[in-house]
Amino acid sequence: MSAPARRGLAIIGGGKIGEALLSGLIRRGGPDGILVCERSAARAAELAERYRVPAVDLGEAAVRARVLLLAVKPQDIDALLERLAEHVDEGHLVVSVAAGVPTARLEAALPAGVPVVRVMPNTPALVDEGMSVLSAGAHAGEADLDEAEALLAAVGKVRRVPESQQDAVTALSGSGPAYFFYLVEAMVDAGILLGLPRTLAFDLIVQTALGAAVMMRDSGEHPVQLREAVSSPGGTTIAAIRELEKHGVRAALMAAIEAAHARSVELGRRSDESR
Ligand SMILES: NC(=O)C1=CN([C@@H]2O[C@H](COP(=O)(O)OP(=O)(O)OC[C@H]3O[C@@H](n4cnc5c(N)ncnc54)[C@H](OP(=O)(O)O)[C@@H]3O)[C@@H](O)[C@H]2O)C=CC1
Ligand SMILES: O=C(O)[C@@H]1CCC=N1
Repeated sequence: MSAPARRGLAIIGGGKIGEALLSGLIRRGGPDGILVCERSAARAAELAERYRVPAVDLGEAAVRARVLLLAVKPQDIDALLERLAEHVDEGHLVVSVAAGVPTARLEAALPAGVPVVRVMPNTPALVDEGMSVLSAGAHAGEADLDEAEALLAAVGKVRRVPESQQDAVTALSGSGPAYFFYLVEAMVDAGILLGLPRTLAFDLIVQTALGAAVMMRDSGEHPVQLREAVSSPGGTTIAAIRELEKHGVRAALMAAIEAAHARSVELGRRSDESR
């Protein structure tokens, strides 16, 4: 009996981002043609049950799927590539979301000529508001990029950048949702400090964040103009902004994002290099 033709996608690594992408893709197109490969048997069973997709091992994933989406931690990527290499050929498209890991490092561990695309997605893919940023490796052509882009476009916006920008992208949009969640936590705490019930404070801040995000996306105005429009002369907003400036919040954000960038670069080095 001849082997079945390869089609669809295997998500290898069903953790936080693997599941976010899996759920979004299934919401868009249904489970047909999607496989999941997860090293923990319990987690594999959980995902198979929740999303009605087959949980398979690495060998079967490579036999059945054309696109292999690697969603394991950067620290686990070398071990995965070592096992994957014997199953992969030029007919596959390997898409990696591992922070920091350059396409050259992936290509070096795989048979010659295998097309590789590096992607930095983010967790709002869970609600179809993801931001995914793609870069082609040495053997990935326009058609491969188009295929990866079509996949990620199902769960949000997609941009393409030169790979040299991917560590900065990782620090901005890859990690970015966490910064906004952190900011919201702090603002809700401020509401508690002022005596508001937690649920009320949470509702006020989440709707305010959503409204501000839609304005930044749709108004065509710069955030500075939007902020000025909120800041009445002699009013409450400017009193708050002065405190933010006094406490160095802008510099703190820049330093935080610089640290995320540095960590991405560090994660991109092979485990046998200095870390
Ligand atoms: N979380 C995020 O918001 C984002 C993450 N990323 C990137 O995605 C990758 C995964 O991150 P995240 O989802 O947070 O991490 P998780 O630890 O939640 O998920 C990784 C999963 O992969 C499994 N795994 C490890 N090795 C293998 C293997 N050989 N075969 C199958 N499964 C395996 C892990 O199992 P076990 O639990 O046993 O380790 C775990 O379930 C990272 O490289 C990260 O840089 C990119 C963008 C955003
Ligand atoms: O924290 C991390 O390393 C991953 C990469 C981007 C978001 N989460």
